[in-house]
This record gives sequence, C-alpha cells and structure tokens, in this order.
Amino acid sequence: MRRPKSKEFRKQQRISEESEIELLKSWIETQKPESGSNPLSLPPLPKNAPVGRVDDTAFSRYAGVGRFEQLPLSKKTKDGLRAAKFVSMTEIQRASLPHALCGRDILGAAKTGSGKTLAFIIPVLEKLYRERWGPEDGVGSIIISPTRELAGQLFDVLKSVGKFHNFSAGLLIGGRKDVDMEKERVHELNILICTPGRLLQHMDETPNFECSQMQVLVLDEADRILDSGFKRELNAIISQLPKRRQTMLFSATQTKSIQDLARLSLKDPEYLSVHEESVTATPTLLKQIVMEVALDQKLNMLWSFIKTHLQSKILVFLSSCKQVKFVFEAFKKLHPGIPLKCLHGRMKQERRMAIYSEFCEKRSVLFSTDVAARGLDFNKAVDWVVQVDCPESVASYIHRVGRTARYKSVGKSVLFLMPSEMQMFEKLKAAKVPVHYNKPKKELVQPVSTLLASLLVKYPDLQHRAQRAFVTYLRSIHIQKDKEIFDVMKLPIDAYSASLGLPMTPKIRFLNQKIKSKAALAKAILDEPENQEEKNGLEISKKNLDSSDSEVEETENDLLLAADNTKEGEGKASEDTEIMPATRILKKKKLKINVHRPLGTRVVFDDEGHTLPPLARIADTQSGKESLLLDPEQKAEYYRKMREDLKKADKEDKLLERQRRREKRIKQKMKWKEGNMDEDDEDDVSGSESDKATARPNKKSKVYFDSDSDDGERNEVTGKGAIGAGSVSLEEQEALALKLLNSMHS
Ligand SMILES: Nc1ncnc2c1ncn2[C@@H]1O[C@H](COP(=O)(O)OP(=O)(O)OP(=O)(O)O)[C@@H](O)[C@H]1O
Repeated sequence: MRRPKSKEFRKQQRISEESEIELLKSWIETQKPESGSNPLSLPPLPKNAPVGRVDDTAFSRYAGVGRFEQLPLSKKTKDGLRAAKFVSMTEIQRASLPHALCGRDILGAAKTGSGKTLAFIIPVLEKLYRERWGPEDGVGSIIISPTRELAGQLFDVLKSVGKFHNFSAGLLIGGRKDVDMEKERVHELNILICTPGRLLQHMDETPNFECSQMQVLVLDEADRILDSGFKRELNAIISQLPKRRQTMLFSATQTKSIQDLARLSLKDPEYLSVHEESVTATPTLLKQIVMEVALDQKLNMLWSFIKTHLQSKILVFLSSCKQVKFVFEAFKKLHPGIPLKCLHGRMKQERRMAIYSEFCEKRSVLFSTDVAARGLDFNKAVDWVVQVDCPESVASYIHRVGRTARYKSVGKSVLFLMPSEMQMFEKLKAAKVPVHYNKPKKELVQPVSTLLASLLVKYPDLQHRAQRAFVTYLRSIHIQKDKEIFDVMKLPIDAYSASLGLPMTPKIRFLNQKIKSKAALAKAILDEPENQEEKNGLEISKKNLDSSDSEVEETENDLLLAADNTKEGEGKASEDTEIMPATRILKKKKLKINVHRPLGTRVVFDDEGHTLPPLARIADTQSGKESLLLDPEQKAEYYRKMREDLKKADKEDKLLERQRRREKRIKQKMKWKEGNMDEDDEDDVSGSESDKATARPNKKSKVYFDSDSDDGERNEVTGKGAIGAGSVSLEEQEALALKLLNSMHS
C-alpha cells in the first residue's frame, strides 16, 4: 500500500514545480520561433550543447532540435516520453512542437503513421501543467476523434506519456452503457478524449458539465471531423467553448477550406505541412499495387489472396457492414487456414474494442468497413491492406493504406479496381500516390464462388446475408458522388450475384427505377417528337443518357420534382415531365422538394388546371400582360416580398426544429433511464464511425448514415452536404413544402 505523502513533502514538491514552471515559461518566451517560420529549416543543436538555461539570462534554442529532451518540457512529460521509449522526434513533431508549446494555433499535416499524436498530446500536457491545472479546475483540454477506436488509442498514448502527471483524463465515447456514471464524474476530468456525439451528449444533458475555462482544443483527423457528417455536432460543440483557447488540427489529409477554419475561429494558425514537398503523399516504405478485377471476380481474388498469404496480418476494406458480415461469415465457414475477424459499426462497443486489440496482437485477417480507415495504429505490424471495394476518394485511399507502413516499418497494399473504376488509378497518380499496376495472374486464382453457392444452399441465413450484401453494395455505388468512377449501370449485376453464390439475382428497386427512366428517355428519343421545341428538349435528354451518370441522376431528380420544377417563362412542364414513365415516381414527386430550385420557378396551376409561371400571376391581375412585360420594379418588389416570407418561414422552421430536437433528447434520456436502449440499435444508426447515434439513437433515421451504415450509404455523410448536412426527414420536407406553398400564395 502506498503511504500518503507528508504535508512537508507536498509543499516541497509544489515549490519545485513552481520554479520549474517559471523556468519553462521564460525558456519558451525567450526562444519562441518566429511566427510563420518552419523549425525544420533550422540546423539541430550541436552535440553536447547545453540544454535549457545556458547562463543567468539565456536559454538554449528549442526550435529545430531533434530530441525531446532538448525541448522546454516538464520533467514529468520527459519522464513519460523516456518510459515509452520516445527519444528522437519525427518531422511533424519537430515542426509543430516549438510553435504549439508557445500556445499558437496549429494546422498540422503529415503522412499517415508519422507521429502526429504526440505532436498534440505533449502540448496539451504541458499547457495544463504550466497553468497548474487541478481537479477543481474542471475541463482543461478536449481532444476530439471521429471514431471510438481511435479515441481509445489516443487515450492509451495519453496515459502512457502523461503517466507521471496528476491530471484526470476521461475517454468519452458512444456505445458505452456507463453514461450515468460518466455524468457523475465528467465535471472532474481535466482532459477529455471523445467522439463528437458523446461530448455533445454531455454538453446537452450533464447538469454540472461545462467547458467555459478550457484551454486547448484538438481535432484529430480534422478534415473528417470538419466534413458535413459532423457539421451539426461540431458547430454545437464549438458554440459552447470559450473563444480564447489554443486550437490544433491534425490530419494526413488536411482541410484548407477557409470556411471550415472560420468555424473554429483560429488565430493566425501555423500551417505545418511537413511532407508537402515530398514526392509521394504516402509513406515511402509502403509498396502499393492496383489490380484490375471485375466485380464478379473480386471474391475469387480475395480468397486467393488470403490463401496465399496465410502467414500475414491482413486488413481488408469493404464498403458496407453487410458486405463485411457476409464475407466474414462465408469465408469463416470455408476455413482458409488463418484466423478471420470482422469490425464494423453495428457491433457492440466492447466487442469492437476486443477485436481491435486482438488484431493488434495476432496474425489474422480483419474484414472492416471504413471504421478502421483512419488513425488506427495496429502495433505497426499490418503486412497488407487490401481494398476490395474502391475508396470513395483519394483521401480515403490514403488513410486506408496508412494502416500499414507506419513510422519506420514497411508495408504493402493492393487495391482492386473494376474496369469502370480505373479512373481512380489516374486520380491516385495525380495526387502523388505511387501506385503500380499489376496484372492479376489468372492461373493463380482459386475460385470460391461455387463453394459459396453450396454454402448458401446449406445455410439459408447466409443466403439472406448474401442478398443484403449484394443490394447494399450496389446501393453504395449508386449513391457515390464521383460518377466518373462509380457507375452502377456499368456493373455486371447478374454475374456479381452469381459470384456471391446466389441462385438468383435479387430485385433492386432503386436500380429498376434507374433502368426504367433510362429506357423511357431512350424511347422518347426514338419516338421522334412532333415539334421542334420538343426536339430541342429531348436533345438535352439524349445528352444526359450519353454523358455521365450525374446528369442522369439529375434527370431522375427532375422526374421526382416534375410538378415543382417547370422553368419560368416556359409555360409548360419540362421535357422530362412529358416522358415520365413510372407510377412509383409519380407518387414520390409529391413528397420530394428540390431545395436547390431557383427562386420563382414554382409552378402555379390556374382554375382550369393550366400551369402559369409565378410572375404571370401578378401580371395578369395588375396589367393583364404577359409576365415578360412586367414592370421591373413590380418584379423586384415581388421577389423582395417572397424573400422576406421565406426568411420568416425559415426562422419559424429553425425554432420548431430546435424545439423538436430538445423534446427528442429528453425523450431519449427517459428511454435510457428505463433501460430500453439496445446498443445494437444505437450502432445501426451511427454506422459507428462516429458515436453520433449516442446522442440521437433512431434506427430508421436516414440523417446520420455514414460509411458504416448498414445500408452501405457511406456517401450520405462524408461527401453529400445535401442529406447529411441538411438532415431533412420526409415529414420535415412535407412541412417545409406546405410552408413554402403557403408563403407563395400569401
Ligand atoms: N518520436 C517517435 N519515436 C518513435 N516512434 C514514434 C514517435 N512518434 C510516434 N511514433 C510511433 O509511430 C507510430 C505512428 O504514430 P501516430 O499514430 O501518432 O501516427 P499518425 O501520424 O497520427 O498516423 P495517422 O495519420 O494514421 O493517424 C506509432 O506507433 C507511434 O508510437
């Protein structure tokens, strides 16, 4: 048992800490690097040069030094670093620590596995130490991570390097059942490592939790946290933090968007991108291969890869939970000769953490969604990263392959690209990613599809999983933003279905619609329009058919919006409306609202059911002339009034929405208390990368889908502002529609 330290001892300790702090402050102040300078451009200190106080007034230079012990750090931090065997700094640490230690805001970018974690953990510890932060001071620093696993890993680094400090630190992540206990303790914690959803939950619900005095905010994987998927959470968090604070942003793919940075109110941030000049955007010890693999050959190729790498640690990325589950379950039944594991957002948190730790320790294959794509450091020893499904962007590719070849270790990666996705190869090369094209050796491929077919006959539940994997995969391609690469219409759908072992190709509703609308457009073109006006319109439609899918998407949207979308002055529904084919679409059009529709393009029907452009209404009532002959002042007045009305309606909507959310949260809180929450449900919604669901569990909600969502709708959050950021449910859309209509008619 530890003997309590005597009063005298504590007094002595305090005095020595105070004098150390005085010394550190003077050292930092007198030797701080020029703002905007790059410490890496300075030579290292000569060997045996004195460190710290050099004489009565002078201190040694700390910008540009190469070892941690040459920095103005407390003895406690130096001891922690030494104990964890950190001696020399990596480039990003050398570049950013001198600026961060003197309290500057930092925007740090460096390749994956290059040591960014210590570049922010050390300044956090030091700032609080120099401020003599104690339990009674509450939250001093908040470190935000996009995923629970990464937050857990950061927490481990903090515990290891900060083990000689006396700060209290907490890991606040979703999916943990002990939220009530957390609520009792959270206000005593000095350093919080958290996911955005859980932090916001405490901000909203925990009575004595407040962060008004906090000193340092860190966003790890900053570009991910700043993207539209976390926009609402982050804005709400930032609004509760003091403006006077140090803010540090780190990522391998850093944001440069002024808008993003403005949201964080950074003060003259130091932009430290240490590998910007580097010839490659990925670690130099990483060997990267691209292989062209047809969709129906992907599982054969993956199976063959695993069978020929039985002694390796392999991380396999697939694009949705359902694919991960199916491939994992099916391959497990086929006993490849290496342990298999899976990680995705629908798993319980304890299981997720356990799988993560097991994979760190043992040789195995881990099938994962993008939940493992960022930040995770699997003990440096992943041999292969295999991307079976194409990443949604170059940034996403860089993070996925970054799980191997970390720090000074070597690693290899292989990306399967379908013929229709080969554009990604070009994009990677253009982004300084040194990928090499390898032709797959067909003679080495060990087919697995026939084995899968017999498995599916034997296990009906596996067949069900295969069907769901099939649909969610196609859907994940369908909703991708980059239509140059992702084109669901180019996929060999029947062959793909057979390759999963399915006896019949499952029906895909969204695809049928797409095919129908394409067919209808084609038919309309062949039908030869009778008048020239129509013909011109169809020429455009034909272009849509020929050109990129995004245009076809737009056409589809137009179909959904048919009654809403006639162009002003045309006086008739668009060509798209004329050839509208499917009844399903007709039903939908009543519900969907095109929020991007230009002002004043709403169709108004007169008593006979004819459409009138909006301005024609005032023209008719006031002058009896056509809308085009309207008095410009009248027109301007009309628009001004409309804008005012819309603004008013918008304000009311926001108020209502806020009220609705508050009520929802209270309801959820009650639910939790009654113990009704099923953790799996919670994960369903968040798709888990974030713990957003913790704050807003709602299984069917579309609003929070992300890469891990079980519908494979990874794009909703990461890239697509419209759904993720707008977060408009069907009911809300209808309410909004009614409001807009009312304001138009008033
Ligand atoms: N100064 C150092 N000396 C030795 N090892 C280090 C040092 N700094 C970091 N490392 C090790 O390098 C590995 C990668 O570090 P870290 O996880 O911080 O990388 P990262 O840049 O944050 O990567 P990612 O972009 O993938 O999040 C870790 O295993 C870490 O322990």
